[in-house]
Amino acid sequence: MGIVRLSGAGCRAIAATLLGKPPEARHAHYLRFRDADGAVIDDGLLIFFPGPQSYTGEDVLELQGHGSPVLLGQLLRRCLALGARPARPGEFTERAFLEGRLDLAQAEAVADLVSAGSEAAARAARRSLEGEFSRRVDTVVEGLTGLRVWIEAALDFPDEEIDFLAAPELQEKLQRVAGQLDALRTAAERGRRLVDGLHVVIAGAPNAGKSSLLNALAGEDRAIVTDVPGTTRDLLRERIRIDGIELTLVDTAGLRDAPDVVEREGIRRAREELAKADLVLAVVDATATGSHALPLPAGVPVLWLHSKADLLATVPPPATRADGRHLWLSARSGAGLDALRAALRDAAGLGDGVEGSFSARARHVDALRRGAEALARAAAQLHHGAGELAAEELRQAQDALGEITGRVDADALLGRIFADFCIGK
Ligand SMILES: Nc1nc2c(c(=O)[nH]1)N(C=O)[C@@H](CNc1ccc(C(=O)N[C@@H](CCC(=O)O)C(=O)O)cc1)CN2
Ligand SMILES: Nc1nc2c(ncn2[C@@H]2O[C@H](COP(=O)(O)OP(=O)(O)OP(=O)(O)O)[C@@H](O)[C@H]2O)c(=O)[nH]1
Ligand SMILES: [Mg+2]
Repeated sequence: MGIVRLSGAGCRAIAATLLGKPPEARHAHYLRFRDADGAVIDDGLLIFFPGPQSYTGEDVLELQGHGSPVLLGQLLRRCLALGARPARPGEFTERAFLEGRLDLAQAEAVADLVSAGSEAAARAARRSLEGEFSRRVDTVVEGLTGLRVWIEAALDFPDEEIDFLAAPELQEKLQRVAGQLDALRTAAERGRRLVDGLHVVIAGAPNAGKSSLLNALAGEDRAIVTDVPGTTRDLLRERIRIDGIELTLVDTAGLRDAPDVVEREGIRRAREELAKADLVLAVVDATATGSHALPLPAGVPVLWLHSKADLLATVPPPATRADGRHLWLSARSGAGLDALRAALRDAAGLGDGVEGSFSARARHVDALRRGAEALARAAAQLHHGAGELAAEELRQAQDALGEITGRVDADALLGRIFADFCIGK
């Protein structure tokens, strides 16, 4: 089946024309869809949802026909002739947002739900769609509002006996909100990884066994493997799933000073990709002697993988060294791959399961980071007794968080001040 869906004030008239009588609300009418000359296009169901009880909150009309692109195209053209226009991408959800039926984070969750690559990601998107993420953002925003109310009041009544700005309760309140914001950031970062999938880049010297590792994890012969150093040049991306968690693995050209222009370009791309990684799998040949130093970007977590362990007399157990965690494995025998999968799950921050997670995006994580930074600055200003500056930083924190849900409400603060304090005395 296919559905032509319409939203807006013209729906009722279009429904009446197609049906030959006014539609009943939320009733499935069976009918023949006809073109302007009365020729039958298709038979199907017509459902009219009067606003505001509809997906967009406006009048909505659904025409459910056979799932043929040709027939649906004819049905669509019939609707256009009756006064409709084609929707922009995401416009139904945009209208639902503008009608106040969804906030921004919920609207984004609709897209995340549709594109979810795993059951865990779909469940997380459902939670965001149902407002779980938004509610937690709102809780922090309320906490920030409470702090501002306190500070603004202290500034308005400087002659009080007690110095409200130095009150320990204010510090406690601030710590509590900062703690909530921190926990929310961690959760949102998890949610972003669930939606985007962890971005894992395989790096190492030529011939270290990078492409063989990609093939072993993908369970497919995706990358070319030869004993010629410098086999891989282009980036090769492969989406794999571990326990319902999706991640992108990227195979790269072996890092070395290459004389060949093509290989040099491959190495340049490898470095570019490394800078964007959530995690680097640094592959070193376990049978090679000498230093395994690699030119890796600073600040990116690294997991060291000693490959070709099937060639060793004894396989060392996993170890933690100054430069990070080390695992020994063999793409050929499969030894150590389960330990690697477990490490990847941990790296996704999802080691303890994904239950209770909600979906989030880089935009949200960034807004939460800016909010937390502004809150930290507010605490510092308060420490110096600079109440006005602290209040301004708190407002910035609030604005940053407001971007997530699309609710930035200046009047909310005034409302709270007048509700909580008897200023009119
Ligand atoms: N046929 C069809 N299936 C669909 C959709 C659709 O638009 N049409 N959806 C498109 O995304 C999803 C469901 N989302 C929807 C969300 C709200 C309403 C709606 O009419 N809400 C009203 C009535 C609620 C009620 O009766 O309890 C409301 O909220 O007031 C409809 C679909 C998935 N399946
Ligand atoms: N014995 C053994 N040989 C392996 C293993 N993994 C890879 N090799 C061999 O090592 C050689 C290089 O493997 P590749 O996977 O192509 O190495 P690479 O790191 O992708 O090399 P470049 O693309 O050239 O940078 C090949 O001959 C593989 O067969 C392993 O687990 N055990
Ligand atoms: Mg390779």
